[in-house]
Parts: sequence; structure tokens; C-alpha cells
Amino acid sequence: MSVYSFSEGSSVAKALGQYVKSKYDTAMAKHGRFTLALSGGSLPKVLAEGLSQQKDNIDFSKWEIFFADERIVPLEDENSNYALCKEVLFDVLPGFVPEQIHTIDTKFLKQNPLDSQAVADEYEKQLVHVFANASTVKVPVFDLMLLGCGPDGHTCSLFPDHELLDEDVAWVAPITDSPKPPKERITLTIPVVTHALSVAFVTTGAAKQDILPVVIEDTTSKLPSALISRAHPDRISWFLDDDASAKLDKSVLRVFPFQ
Ligand SMILES: O=C1O[C@H](COP(=O)(O)O)[C@@H](O)[C@H](O)[C@H]1O
Repeated sequence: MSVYSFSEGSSVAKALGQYVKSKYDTAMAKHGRFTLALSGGSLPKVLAEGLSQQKDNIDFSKWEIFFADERIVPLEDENSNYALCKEVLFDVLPGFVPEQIHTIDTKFLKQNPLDSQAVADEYEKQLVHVFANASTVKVPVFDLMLLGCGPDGHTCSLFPDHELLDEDVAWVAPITDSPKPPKERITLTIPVVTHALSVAFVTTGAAKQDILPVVIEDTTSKLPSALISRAHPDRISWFLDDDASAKLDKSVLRVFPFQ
């Protein structure tokens, strides 16, 4: 696992932009497209800042984008992870192809009661379609997952002690009792996240400093971020600022290779 800490948010953004560009280059050389899962929360703004410095060397029309998790709300709702990414990324940087940005199907929102399982199943079908020609059909293999880590150690919409942590069949699962609102969401499951070729957690701010030693240093932790981090440590990078990393043992920190 590579854990990087930077003195300020702008340095986290710059490094993340360089890291994503290198993963994009690798994917393009390998199969001519870049499959990526994005999170909501604090991630999209940091990512947008980093990518704005790389945009002249990236063809965003080659990006095939899913959401690591999504709230079951209209796409224009302020709680929608898509809406957030659209505002800071898709509407700002040039070249994204709308058909390659995979949103939940909002036709299910008209149903009463809401069938969140149907939302998850439909989203899984989109994954099946996009990854159908890839070498694996058992589990989609994303080039990159960009994740957050909440102050409770949750990531995607995988929350501590939740039964979804044991899901080992579905690629996409619904959650109807999310402890963080809104309650109804879908999430990629742990098998999908841990099969990605690279996973980056992006986490900043003092509110995260108590949970990070548990997630990163405690090898017995069952927190969702820890389970993912430990599954394939060689594929995992953490991008932190010094506020977030303040309580980590300094021996876990690495020097960011692109500087
Ligand atoms: O609810 C969510 O929270 C996590 C963490 O958000 P952050 O603001 O603490 O970075 C986020 O990764 C996820 O996509 C989102 O739905």
C-alpha cells in the first residue's frame, strides 16, 4: 500500500492528477479506453483540480465512467453523486461522452414504493454491457477506482458492520438503511472494488485523522476501507493531506514518485 501525505489540498490535487494520468496512459496503451469508478463526497472537487492540470494530455472521450456508489435520487438532486461530478468535472473539462457516463436509471424513481433492488440490478446490467468484451466476465476489472473514506471508515456506500460487507455475488447492491443520508443508495460491492487494477482513496481534513490509523495501521480492522485496502495492498494508494494523516505513524508514509 502506498500512503502519501501532502502539506495542502492543492498538492493532493496535483498529485492525484498525475496519478490518474499515469493510470490513464497505462489503460490506453493496453486496451484503448479507460474504465473508471468515481465517488461522491469530497473527491470530485479534488479530482477536478488535479485533472485540470493534465487536461491537454488526456482524451476524456476514452473514459468509461461508473459511480462507485450513488444515491437513489433524481440526477439533478443536490445529493446525487452524478450531479456533483457533472458540476465540477463533466461540464468543465472537455470531451466527456454522455453515453459513457453511467448513471442510475431514474425511471425507477417514479415507482411507489421505490424498488432499490431494481435500480441496483439495472446498474449491474450496464456494467455487464460495458465489460462484456473484456477478458473477464466473472467480475468487471476497472482500470481505476477513486474512493473516499468517511470519518466512520465507510467507503462507496459500504458502511461499518453492515451486511453488505459480506455480499460476494452481486456486482451492485442496494442499501436502504444508509446511516448517512440519503438512506436509499446503490453501491459497487467489495468483489468489484477489490478486482480493480488500481484503487486510490482520497481523504483530506482533520475530521479523518482519528479513523485513518485504524484503517491503515490496524491489520485486524473490519472497517470497509480497511477490508478493501488490505485485499491487494500493491494496488492501493492513499492521497492524504497533513491534517488527515496527523495521527498516522510517519513510517507508513511514502514519497510520491512523480515529484
Ligand atoms: O456518502 C458518501 O460518502 C463517501 C465519503 O465522502 P467524503 O465526503 O467523506 O469524502 C463518498 O466516498 C461516497 O461516494 C458518498 O456517497
